[in-house]
Amino acid sequence: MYKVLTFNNISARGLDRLPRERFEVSSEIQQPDAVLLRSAKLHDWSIPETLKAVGRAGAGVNNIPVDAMSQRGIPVFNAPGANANAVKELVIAGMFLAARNICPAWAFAESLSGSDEQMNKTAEAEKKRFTGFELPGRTLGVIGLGAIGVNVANAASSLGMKVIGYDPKITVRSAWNLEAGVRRAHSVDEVMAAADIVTLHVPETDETRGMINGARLAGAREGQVLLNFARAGIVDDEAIVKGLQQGRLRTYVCDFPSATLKGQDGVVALPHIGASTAEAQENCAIMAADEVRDFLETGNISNSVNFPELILPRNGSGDRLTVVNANVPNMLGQISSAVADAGLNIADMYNKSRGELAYSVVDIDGKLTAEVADRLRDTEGVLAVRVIE
Ligand SMILES: NC(=O)c1ccc[n+]([C@@H]2O[C@H](COP(=O)([O-])OP(=O)(O)OC[C@H]3O[C@@H](n4cnc5c(N)ncnc54)[C@H](O)[C@@H]3O)[C@@H](O)[C@H]2O)c1
Ligand SMILES: O=C(O)CC[C@@H](O)C(=O)O
Repeated sequence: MYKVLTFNNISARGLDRLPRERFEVSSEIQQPDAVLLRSAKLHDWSIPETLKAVGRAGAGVNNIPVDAMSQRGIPVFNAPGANANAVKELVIAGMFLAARNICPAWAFAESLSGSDEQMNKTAEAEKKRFTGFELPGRTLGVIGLGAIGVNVANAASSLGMKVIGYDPKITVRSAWNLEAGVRRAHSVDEVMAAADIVTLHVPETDETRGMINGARLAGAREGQVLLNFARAGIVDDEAIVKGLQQGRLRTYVCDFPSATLKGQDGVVALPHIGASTAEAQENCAIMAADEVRDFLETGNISNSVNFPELILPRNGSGDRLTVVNANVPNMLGQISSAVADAGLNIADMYNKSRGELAYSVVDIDGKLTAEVADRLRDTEGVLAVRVIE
């Protein structure tokens, strides 16, 4: 029986992918084999000895200590693209909110009082304060052209916008999915200078933290709209407030409320609802649950952020051995020697590396003894060993 600890509200459709005769699933489990979570912060969590896998039902993994997991040989899975449409729709809504001044206009309408005739008269007299602009012909700058950025870029193109995108690590898949008319920028500054509206779709990393700061805003096109549905840490809120006060920014629409932003004119802050649709929550939970289940039951890896993609159909007549180790010479030799010295035959084997980690899946003809697994666990450089019957 595998034990899966849940943090946050994980869609039942996802949890249903873990058959209860083989998986105990609860938010109360003490010695979990795996964790499924959304935005819960695991940085201060004491990683249990029993933990074998982490499944993030979402895209961003900045809430997970990925390096610490790697050091213990624990793969972290996520759900790439599973909530991209939900975020795209809210970003497009955010562009309309900003372009048509919908939030202040709505607040003004709510503040009206008196008879219908008086309210109507005041509304007609004051509505010029909320005159907006239309999107066709305007330039949208997209920073980060992954699952969400590409969707947003393509949707904006179909609304008649010019689109400029920046992503120095764009994947071949994203490049293929991008509308032909999207122009390539060579820096964040180029996007800031060229775009009427800029939208951020990068992960929060050491490289992207504070990406939008005072200096960047100083080079922004006058009266720009900035959208941040990526992460709070990518933007310096103090600089945003200054940028709004100086007129450099027209509107800041984000998914991350803060004390600094609260009550500031020109700020629309939503409560991190980019992925909050039933569809996205289901897609993410199903994807993460499937990945974790597959790893626990077969050792196969798909959509991990720290392990190589590795799928080996089951071969041989016996157990499957999986070994995570430092990516250094002679580890494969030591794995095969440990198996051979126990008089066992390797039926099939697959080894891949990613950065400082290497992962091997070894199918054996016969039953692995505890001695083989223990010998490997004691081998220098080995981080995790599992025997799957
Ligand atoms: N508001 C929400 O609820 C919500 C929902 C989903 C995702 N997100 C956030 O959005 C981020 C992006 O999601 P995604 O699904 O598109 O991820 P993704 O991994 O598909 O795309 C991220 C892209 O950013 C690019 N990138 C990385 N560093 C960059 C840099 N310095 N400059 C330019 N581009 C850079 C990558 O090459 C990649 O193409 C997530 O990491 C997450 O933090 C927020
Ligand atoms: O689970 C959520 O609601 C947010 C998920 C989002 O931040 C992500 O990175 O995918």
